[in-house]
Amino acid sequence: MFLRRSVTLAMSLKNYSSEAKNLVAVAVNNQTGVATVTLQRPPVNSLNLELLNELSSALTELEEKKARGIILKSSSDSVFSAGLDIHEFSNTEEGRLKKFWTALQDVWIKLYGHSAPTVACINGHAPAGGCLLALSCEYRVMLKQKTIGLNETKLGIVAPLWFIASMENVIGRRLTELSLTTGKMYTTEEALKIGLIDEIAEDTNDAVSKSENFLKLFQNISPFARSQTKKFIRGNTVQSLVKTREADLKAFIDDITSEKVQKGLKVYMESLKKGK
Ligand SMILES: CCCCCCCCCCCC/C=C/CC(=O)SCCNC(=O)CCNC(=O)[C@H](O)C(C)(C)COP(=O)(O)OP(=O)(O)OC[C@H]1O[C@@H](n2cnc3c(N)ncnc32)[C@H](O)[C@@H]1OP(=O)(O)O
Repeated sequence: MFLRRSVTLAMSLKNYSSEAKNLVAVAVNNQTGVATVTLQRPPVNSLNLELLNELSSALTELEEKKARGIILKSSSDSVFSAGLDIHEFSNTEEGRLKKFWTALQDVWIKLYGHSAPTVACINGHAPAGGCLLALSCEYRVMLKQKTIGLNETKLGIVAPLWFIASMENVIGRRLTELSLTTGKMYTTEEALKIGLIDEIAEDTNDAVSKSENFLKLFQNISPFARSQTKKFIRGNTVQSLVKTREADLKAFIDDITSEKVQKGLKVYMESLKKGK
């Protein structure tokens, strides 16, 4: 039974990092077993290798400790995550590029297939990799007046098959094709209309509260029955990457290091700065 006695709500807080700076914070509610995982890499929570490694470790620990739910949110009320850190793409050191993409694969495999019920509390913009994180969760609550989408084509890059599958499993093939080929970013209201998100929230507190309400749906459901059912539904999608990880890594390295893509990314980064 879910208890809501705020006085006795003992929160244990743990930060995961191999560095002095913590990029992901995990707070577990000891009464409910629900973990809030907060991305905290200002200004825009772009996903670099270190953040991805911390998120990956946090997800493993929450799997081992049998968390009863996970709420993924941002420490900022403006941006949930700006997606992959574009600076990682211009890193010419192939060892780091490999580690970076492998870490992203790890995070997606762990989050998409997590035994715990997962909610994306999208308290800010969520382009590209930010949208991928949200799509990997089972439920999405988003603040009004934000944007979300897989806009990779706008950067001159191709979203891998597992990005596409994550979107297709939520909004269907036709809309996924239209969204990805045009690089469409949806407003919160548009996203609700097409089922890309499930609820709209006024502010972060409201979004967290709506996320908690979703997780309450499972308080009287056997965790075993729930997670096995999720595994049956999501297993094939996860396995399709697990079986092709090496080829996916090679495709990423070949694509991202090509002269044409590097030129396009440079122009895109400059346009981001000019947009100020
Ligand atoms: C045969 C083919 C097979 C193909 C196989 C596959 C091949 C693989 C191909 C590779 C696929 C790779 C997939 C990538 C997915 C991604 O996630 S790419 C990242 C895309 N992200 C974006 O486009 C977001 C861009 N950012 C924004 O739109 C805005 O910043 C924002 C709406 C998120 C926030 O706006 P605002 O609050 O106004 O902040 P800004 O002033 O814009 O930004 C502040 C600061 O942050 C920098 N920044 C923003 N986004 C990123 C980022 N993603 N990475 C790094 N840095 C970023 C921005 O430049 C500002 O920096 P300065 O203050 O100017 O220094």
